[in-house]
Amino acid sequence: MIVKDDNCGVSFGGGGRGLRGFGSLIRRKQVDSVHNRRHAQLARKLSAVDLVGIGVGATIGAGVYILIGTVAREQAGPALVLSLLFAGIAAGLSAFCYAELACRCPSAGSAYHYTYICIGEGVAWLVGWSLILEYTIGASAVARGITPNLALFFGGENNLPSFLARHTLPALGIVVDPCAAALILLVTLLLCLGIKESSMAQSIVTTVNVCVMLFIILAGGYLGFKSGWVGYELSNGYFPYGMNGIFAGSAIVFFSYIGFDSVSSTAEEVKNPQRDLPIGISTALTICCILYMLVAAVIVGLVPYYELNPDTPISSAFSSYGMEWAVYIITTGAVTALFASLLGSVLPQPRVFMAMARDGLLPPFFSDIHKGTQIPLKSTIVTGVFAATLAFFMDVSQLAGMVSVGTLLAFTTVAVSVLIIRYVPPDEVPIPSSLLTSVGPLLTHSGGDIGEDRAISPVEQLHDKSEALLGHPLIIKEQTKDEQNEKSRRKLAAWTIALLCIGILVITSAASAEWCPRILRFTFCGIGGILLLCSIIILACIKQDDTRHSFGHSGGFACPFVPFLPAACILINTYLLIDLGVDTWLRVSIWMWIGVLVYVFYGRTHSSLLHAIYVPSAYADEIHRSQAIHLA
Ligand SMILES: NC(=[NH2+])NCCC[C@H](N)C(=O)O
Repeated sequence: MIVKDDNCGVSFGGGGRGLRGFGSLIRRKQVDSVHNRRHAQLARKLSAVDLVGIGVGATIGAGVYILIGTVAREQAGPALVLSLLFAGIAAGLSAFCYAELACRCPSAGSAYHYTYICIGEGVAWLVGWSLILEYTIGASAVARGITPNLALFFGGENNLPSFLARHTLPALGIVVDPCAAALILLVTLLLCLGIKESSMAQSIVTTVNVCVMLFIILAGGYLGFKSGWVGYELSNGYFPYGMNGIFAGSAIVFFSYIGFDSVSSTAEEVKNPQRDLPIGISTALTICCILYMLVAAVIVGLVPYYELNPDTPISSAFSSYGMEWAVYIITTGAVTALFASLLGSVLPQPRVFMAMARDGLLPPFFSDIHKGTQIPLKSTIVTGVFAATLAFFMDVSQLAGMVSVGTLLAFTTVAVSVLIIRYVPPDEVPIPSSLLTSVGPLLTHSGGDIGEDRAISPVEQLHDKSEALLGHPLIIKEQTKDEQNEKSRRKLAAWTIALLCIGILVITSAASAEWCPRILRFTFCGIGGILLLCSIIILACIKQDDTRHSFGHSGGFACPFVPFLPAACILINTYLLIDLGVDTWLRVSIWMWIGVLVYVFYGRTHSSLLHAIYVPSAYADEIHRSQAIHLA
């Protein structure tokens, strides 16, 4: 049988008989996998403007309406604006990585899909599994946050109609929230109508929200110029907590930039993904960053940072100027922002489920596409019902850290994936056994000396055909010196990327291990720093894979400053991940262990790549051609 295992360190091909046990964890799928194309595709209806609407809507939320008050008071002071700028730059690094992968691998599944192509099935499964934390648990948390804001329009939570008000169930000791559940079901209903309809609803809600933010900036600016801005002392009045405070603030407000990644999960529904995905992601992030900084500048200019209300910083600032009516406008902004953020959380989840089901890691039920609406209807309904049930019964706010783990893990693996796809892109073409029946008849047996009467199965035909090709003396001769050099380059690059990740893990762990003796922390930071520096230098000197997978020429977006930019991105996201604290990590590890069990008992044995035969890329064309003819 043929399993070409000259994978140079990372590109370990081989599913099927070649890789058993742990091998399944490192099998990678092809960018444009044959089995992906076999599935029904989603409707391509989104334009760049729709993507900007989805991105801005999913990103603006509680972060800017609530979080900035506490960060200004306790971490950054008036330099909150700088915290927001630094967090925006950090998020921008991830956005660059997403933009490149979104147009190189434009299929639903976002970070899960990229990781499967670049790193392997095991990590991809964990990323997909942790995205459930980000999207489904995130949606429940956002929905619970809407109720108190909505209640303000009714004059307080006590005046909410009883079918919407929160009730305590004394027998179970829990507070149920029908309003949160109803909102999630409403969003699910919208999403079931179709992607164009959902994106239109998202754009309308987001426009209202952006108008409210412009109102805050303009009306606040007017108030400031009319009655005078708060005077801070020039020396340390603007930086009361120094640079440390600014960075600590950045780590917290980074949350307010989460959400732009939702755009990449719609890749399969975009009319011109290569052009529109990078535009959508970068424009959405830029708009959010500018709006956030202006809102922050106005708020700390209107009210001294130490007097800001930690729960309602913006509306309280306007109330303090006697503009009570503005509270309603700002609350409308908060409600629409949270609603859009909810939609942005529920939208990607079914698409990630669909991508996982297409790869066989989840039951095929999740990859069903509804003929009329051309959306993954069943998984949308499952996601909505599950998130609504969670929001109804549980106050998931304690799980907020878990939501960030999902996001940051995805951001980190996407940056690692950019390095891998640039230096060691997958070079095997996996053909799932399920497709071999269709390929089989097209392949003729090349041996000729096998007993005439023996029936040869399609799998055997492909094995034999490829074996014959691989073993052919001409092909062996073709292994030129260049190919050997290419192999060494790939091997060196693969090991260097691994060392870079280890270096970053050592630095970030040592930096946040406050319980550790200082000297030990310094030593480990030093070791990690040397590893990081050496690997960056080596990567900067190694040639990137610019032949088969050259990208710039094809008009797509290429992440600039590789390897520096993805390395910085991995460093920042790993630091934020480790900084989430032990409690969060304990909860996450329980979730991950459940994921491992699901993978071991279902995904591993149902993966589409399980019986895939890995054929070197040299034969890819022949197989793709026969595929195309046969499927046509
Ligand atoms: N997909 C998500 N993780 N959504 C949550 C987005 C949170 C949003 N950035 C906020 O400030 O509230």
